[in-house]
Amino acid sequence: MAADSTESSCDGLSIQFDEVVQELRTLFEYSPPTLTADSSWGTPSTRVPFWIYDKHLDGNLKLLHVKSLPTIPKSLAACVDAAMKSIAEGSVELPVLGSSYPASDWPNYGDPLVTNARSVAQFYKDTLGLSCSLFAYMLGIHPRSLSWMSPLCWDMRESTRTLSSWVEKFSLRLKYNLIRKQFFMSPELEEFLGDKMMSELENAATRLPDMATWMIGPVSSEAEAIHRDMDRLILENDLKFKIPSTTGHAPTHSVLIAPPDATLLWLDIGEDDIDDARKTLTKRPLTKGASTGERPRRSARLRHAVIATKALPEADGVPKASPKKSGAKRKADSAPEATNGFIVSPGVEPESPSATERLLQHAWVQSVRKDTSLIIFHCGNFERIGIRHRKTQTLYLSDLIDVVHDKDPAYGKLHLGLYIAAFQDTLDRASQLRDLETVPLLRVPEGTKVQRLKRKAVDFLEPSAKRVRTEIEATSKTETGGALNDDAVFREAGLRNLSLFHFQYGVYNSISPSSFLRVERVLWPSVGPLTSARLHRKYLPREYFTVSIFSPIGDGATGIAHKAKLELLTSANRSVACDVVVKLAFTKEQKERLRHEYSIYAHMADSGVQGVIVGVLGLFEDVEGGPLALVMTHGGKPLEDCIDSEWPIPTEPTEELKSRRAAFLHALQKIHKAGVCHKDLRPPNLLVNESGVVILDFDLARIYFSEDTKFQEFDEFESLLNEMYGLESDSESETDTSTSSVTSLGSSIHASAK
Ligand SMILES: Nc1ncnc2c1ncn2[C@@H]1O[C@H](COP(=O)(O)OP(=O)(O)OP(=O)(O)O)[C@@H](O)[C@H]1O
Repeated sequence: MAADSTESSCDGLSIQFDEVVQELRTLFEYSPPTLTADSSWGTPSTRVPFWIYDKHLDGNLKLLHVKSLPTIPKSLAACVDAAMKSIAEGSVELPVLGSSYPASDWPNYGDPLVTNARSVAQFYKDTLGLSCSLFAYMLGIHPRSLSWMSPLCWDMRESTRTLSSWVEKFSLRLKYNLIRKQFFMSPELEEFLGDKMMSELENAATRLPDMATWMIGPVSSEAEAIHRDMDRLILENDLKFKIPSTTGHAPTHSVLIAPPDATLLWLDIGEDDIDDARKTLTKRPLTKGASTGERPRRSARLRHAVIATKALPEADGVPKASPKKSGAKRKADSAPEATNGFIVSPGVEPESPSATERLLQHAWVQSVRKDTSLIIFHCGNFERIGIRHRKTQTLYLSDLIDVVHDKDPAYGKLHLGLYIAAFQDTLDRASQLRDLETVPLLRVPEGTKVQRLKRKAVDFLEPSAKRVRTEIEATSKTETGGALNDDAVFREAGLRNLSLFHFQYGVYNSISPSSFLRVERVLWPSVGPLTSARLHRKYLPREYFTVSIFSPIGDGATGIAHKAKLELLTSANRSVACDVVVKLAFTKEQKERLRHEYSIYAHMADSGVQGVIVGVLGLFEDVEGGPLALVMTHGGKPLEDCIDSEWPIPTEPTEELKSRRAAFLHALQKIHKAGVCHKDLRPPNLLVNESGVVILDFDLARIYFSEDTKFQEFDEFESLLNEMYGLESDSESETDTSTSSVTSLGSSIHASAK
């Protein structure tokens, strides 16, 4: 920001405290130092995040256009000017600065020698993240606070494994604990904000916890090149949102509707030509109502939101025809029988998208998942700020921002404006989402907060296709209850080498399925032939099965486990289905772990271990170079959950408790007999189902081991079970009649295991 404009912003204020004015100037003019990569840490990884999920967004939500909007920095800085103006006009006196004032020493704060994306993020957090969270609230939202405090923070919610060289878990958020449903702020601030504002904030914190999407990369020439290359995508105006290249599959229908864009004027872009948008932006009061808290009337907001969901354009910009007249109808009508009754071609991807395209697509999908309007691409010394316009499925991008050298506005003022805008945008949309829930037709189903399921996919099928589908479901039920149970479905699927994965949860609704080719044989109910599969050009309906992937049920060192449903068309032309779990491994290390886990399952299958481990349908590989997938039976629910629901455990162990505990010890005994030591027996890996118990997760297991290791594992497992059931340990239980029977059961198994 130019110095004279700082003067004009501050001089009009009736602030008696020079100190405040000085700090504001310092912030407005702040430019961070140049960050340098610390070469003693070696070259940072350049892996851009792009996962299979990024290809499976619902068609109504995917990115269609990338356009330039060079006015973004000025528009954001104008949010600050508007806030200052409003303070001046309201004769607001900002409070005296406290001694712990976060901005007072930040120009010299932070180490500009950085190692990776995480340390770039840390530098930002320690400097601007801290200051802007405070100033944005005080200047843009609540200047009448009696002291400097803020309900906002810029931080990482949970420390998670990063599979790429970019970090994406940092964001601007309200200080709110989603699990405990509690704010972390001083009672003084809560009291000052009052019940109405607190309820608005809680609504925003629960519906839209992330106020913007940050993609932070390392200080490296590759990351800088990606930032620069975004200009090429804008110029070419030919973004191809990457979806799996499988063809010939059943048509899928977009079932999700885009949530509302902000009704605040500064984000109201996208429908007009970009030039019009620019003119509009410069003409409009950018933060009208922002600092006053004014918003359009509820009826206007609803009208806006409902209109935003209608007639969303298709990729070619042509509004979608109603399902009745669409090509989808014709395809559904000509379908031979079931939705999986198509001759499909896996179609290996001809060329992989560039790193820039992958990063943009990934960031867009993250932004859709979190439902944020602002996307910030940052790599220490360079940045781009993007605005996601939901209605036109367009990403508007700023020019390349030179973090250190740009002065109009300087980085400090730019980010202060960004925080004010992100906060106002979030509050506005959270309130629209709440209002929308009161409109009966658009009511959000339980469990889908942001992504709004309009109708089930099946409702979009034409009557004839719907009828076929209903008949299939009826047949499926009869077959499952009669001739074709889960074992039979598995046996049939075990003979097929191609699997089509459709992602169907949250914002995901595959436009086309990912093709997965079998790389390892089925291990249950029978052990399949060893020959490895070759990829064919075409597959008949009886040569593949489909898997609908639902939300994740576990996330660990090997990958992400999803609940899923396997469906296939039998040779008798009947569609049958069963529940499965699919574990996806993404990185090289994860794939190695999964292959190892499979080899342990294969060893146990060859040794006749059954019933106490999950059935494995095989290992499959994404033909486009994506993840490796272990498809297995659903083992049941974690023992921990069962114990939680049974708590408090009766002092006298019930028969059921005794037999379940014994069943686990028997299970381990069987596994040991097959020569396998599990090496990771923890509560989440112990499952309970209707027919017994299951031990899971063999990625750390070993086949050859000493007898001592085996005994030690058995003893430790027994102690773990005792602990979980709140039973006494071995030594103590000898004097405890209530637990001795349970312990002796375990000991006798132990003895026989020996
Ligand atoms: N076949 C299955 N049936 C039911 N639940 C499953 C199944 N596979 C995985 N899960 C659930 O997913 C979680 C994670 O799976 P798993 O432990 O196999 O992954 P991992 O990446 O090896 O995890 P970790 O790092 O903890 O070892 C499990 O704790 C379990 O709750």
